[in-house]
Amino acid sequence: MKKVVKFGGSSLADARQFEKVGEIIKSDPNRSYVVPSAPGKRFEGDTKVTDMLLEAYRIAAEGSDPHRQLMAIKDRYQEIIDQLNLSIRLDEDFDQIEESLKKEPSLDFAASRGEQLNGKLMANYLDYRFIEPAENIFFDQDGFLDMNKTERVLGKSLAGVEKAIIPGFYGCGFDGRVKTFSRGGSDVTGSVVAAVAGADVYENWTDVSGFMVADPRIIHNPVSIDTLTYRELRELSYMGASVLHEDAIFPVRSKGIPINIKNTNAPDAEGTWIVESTARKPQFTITGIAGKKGFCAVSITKDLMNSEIGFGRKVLQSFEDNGISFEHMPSGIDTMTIVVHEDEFLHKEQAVVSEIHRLTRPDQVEIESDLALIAVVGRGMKSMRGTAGRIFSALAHAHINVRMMDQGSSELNIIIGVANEDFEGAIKAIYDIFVTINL
Ligand SMILES: Nc1ncnc2c1ncn2[C@@H]1O[C@H](COP(=O)(O)OP(=O)(O)O)[C@@H](O)[C@H]1O
Ligand SMILES: N[C@@H](CC(=O)OP(=O)(O)O)C(=O)O
Repeated sequence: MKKVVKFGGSSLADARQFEKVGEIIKSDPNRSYVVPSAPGKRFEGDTKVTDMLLEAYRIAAEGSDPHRQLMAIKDRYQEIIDQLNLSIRLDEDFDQIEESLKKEPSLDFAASRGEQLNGKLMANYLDYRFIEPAENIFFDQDGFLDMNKTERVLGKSLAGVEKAIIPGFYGCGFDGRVKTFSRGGSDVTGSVVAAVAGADVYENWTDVSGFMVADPRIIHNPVSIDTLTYRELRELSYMGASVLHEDAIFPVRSKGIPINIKNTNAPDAEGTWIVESTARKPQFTITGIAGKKGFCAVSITKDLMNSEIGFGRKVLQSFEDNGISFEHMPSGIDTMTIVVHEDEFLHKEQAVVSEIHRLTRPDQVEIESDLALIAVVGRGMKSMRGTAGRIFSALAHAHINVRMMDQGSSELNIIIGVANEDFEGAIKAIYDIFVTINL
């Protein structure tokens, strides 16, 4: 039995958290490969080390001296070193980081140091082998994970090594320089290591007892989900359930390795199992709710558009030509709506609209901004009638106007668009109608 264990920043924020992590690792000899994040927030309002590093980069990039900022980061590590009586010294590391930031500031290099240094501390604390991600995890020409090369090189490095630390969040870009995943990407590293090592389970340790039906920052004390499928997880994490990075699923899924989300502060709780498929019935009609703010809906109206061959393609081409990906595309007989991310779209909106006019000669193009999308996800939904109706009635009761709705043909999810300001209220209303009243 081999386990790969990833600890998030909240699990490694200070010396006390390091001790908890050490106890968890030592309590199970199968926990062979450990993927740490950078130290996270120690208390409400604290700053993650990754954010401190990004600030140091910003200072250096504008030509100012990042020394003071870097020393504040060093102090955070030094406190852990002192309290745990570790033998490691980080003076040389910080001299090199400072030199590199002053000479040629690189955002990815700066951001990645949080994980690298934490990995060195952990290796020292646990007496594990340190494996450098920049020499073992690779990105391709398009900036995506190069799993073939990673499998070959990391596979060789792990062969015969029983206990190792592999820092999360970064690897080697196609140009040979340090490159990070997007924020929260240590979850992806953990998944990569689990896949390459052929682990039996990928344990992802965080600060909550599993994946919850809804974001605990919106719903007070939500119910935890005992079992989720990979597909449900993908829908929920893509739509903002930040407990796991949206791409973390892919490496383990290809090998059928289950993910177990666990709580460093309550290690005995079973947490959530994420599996390929399960005979376990979900506790409620829905498995989970997640969502994000900041979308725009572009609605194109034209009489008889349904009989105009190629109309949809031309509309989508207007977005593609401007480098904008779309999220959803609900349509009626004479209207079609394209939902896009506001931050991608806003600075190009007029170019897109004029191209739509040029290519399709519509009657009208309307843009609605400040939309939030909410995904209601569940493998149990397809066998239940009236799920969409219940959502509508719950939202109507809460006086929330539904701006858009899109039901995936897989019947695994229903996407609802509401005004940004109704986001939290809508999640509460949906949670109550499916979960609270059934407790
Ligand atoms: N559905 C959800 N279930 C559990 N946690 C969620 C959910 N949606 C959002 N979260 C948030 O995700 C956080 C854990 O993710 P993150 O902060 O990235 O942790 P870590 O530092 O361990 O990587 C939780 O503290 C919680 O606030
Ligand atoms: N430290 C990085 C990567 C990461 O995955 O962190 P965490 O495990 O704390 O979400 C970040 O803040 O984005």
